[in-house]
Amino acid sequence: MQNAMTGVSRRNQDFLHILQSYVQLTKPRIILLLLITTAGAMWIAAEGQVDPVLLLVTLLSGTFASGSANTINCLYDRDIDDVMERTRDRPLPSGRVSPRDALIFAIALAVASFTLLTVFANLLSACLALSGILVYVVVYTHWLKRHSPQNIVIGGAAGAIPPLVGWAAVTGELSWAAWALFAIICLWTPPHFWALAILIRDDYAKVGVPMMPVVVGNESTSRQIFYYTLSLIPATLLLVYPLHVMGVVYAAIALVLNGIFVQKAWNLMQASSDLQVARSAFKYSIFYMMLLCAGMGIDSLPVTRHLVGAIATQITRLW
Ligand code: HEM
Ligand SMILES: CC(C)=CCC/C(C)=C/CC/C(C)=C/COP(=O)(O)OP(=O)(O)O
Repeated sequence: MQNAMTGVSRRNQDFLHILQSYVQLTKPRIILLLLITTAGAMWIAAEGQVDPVLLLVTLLSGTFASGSANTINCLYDRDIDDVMERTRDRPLPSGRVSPRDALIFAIALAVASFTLLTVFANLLSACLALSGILVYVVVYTHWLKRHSPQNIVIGGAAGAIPPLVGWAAVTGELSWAAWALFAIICLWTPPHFWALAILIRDDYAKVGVPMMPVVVGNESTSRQIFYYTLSLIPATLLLVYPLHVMGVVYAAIALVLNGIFVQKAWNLMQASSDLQVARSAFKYSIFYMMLLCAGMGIDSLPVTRHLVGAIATQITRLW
């Protein structure tokens, strides 16, 4: 009896460990922020009134598509992941999942994502999610990552596709506002990633991956980070003017977030080899994107629009 129970609980534990390894392959924490950008786009596209079922299905499909892309990236990069300190414990280099099983898992996730979006949203959103997987795997991981210091500038476009998926799922098309969101994430990616790349430069150098700080050094990288961060100010405000899809609440949130980001990038430019400063800029980049998307959601809520309208009317009367 005792043995039988121990056997069952050991089998449960083994199952949980296997499950954990598959979840780890998908890089879940990164997926969370990708989903936040998708939800932000859906909120704007639906003017604050998203169909909850569509939201749920799109986020689930986005999880599957990003999980598939990340799993293929882990599969492709398992040789260098085995050498780098940060990635050595991933399921493939550590042998907890076989390459064959990882490939089957990635294909299953891609098929599930494409099917769900086609059935519950539309073909455009399904094709966009599929193109996200392809751009990340083919353009970033295969063509650019090991060959060009501009790898994340061009390949980073993959990470900017999730808001396009969200927008297309709601409206069935892509408007200028959707492309503005795409541009914001493309411009955000270099400060996000290069701040981290300064921190883990030696790891990338060890495996010959030409990330910007490895090729041109910390000083030049931090200067580029600063310019990309500055460019986020006009890019984020495009949604307010001339696109008129966001209002004053978002504008205020965006201005504050951009101000802090520029300050962090400036600090890094003044002390480009200070790892504490680089870590702070990297962590803030994540916080920045989360709050910017939250700002989009809050601004597009009908109650916010109503309140802002009422306050504007009062101010006009007082004048
Ligand atoms: C080509 C573009 C990008 C590159 C090369 C990149 C690279 C990285 C790397 C190497 C890490 C550390 C991961 C780890 O330690 O395992 C990271 C962390 C992170 N990235 Fe990116 N990233 C990119 C784009 C994005 C995008 C578009 C998002 C979401 C909108 C994102 C969200 C995150 C988040 C949330 C983390 C922190 C994960 C954690 O807490 O461990 N990244 N990124
Ligand atoms: C719509 C859709 C499915 C889009 C795909 C978006 C996607 C999965 C973006 C991921 C970006 C990312 C984490 C890059 C890091 O790769 P890396 O190889 O440089 O990181 P590593 O060194 O940690 O492996």
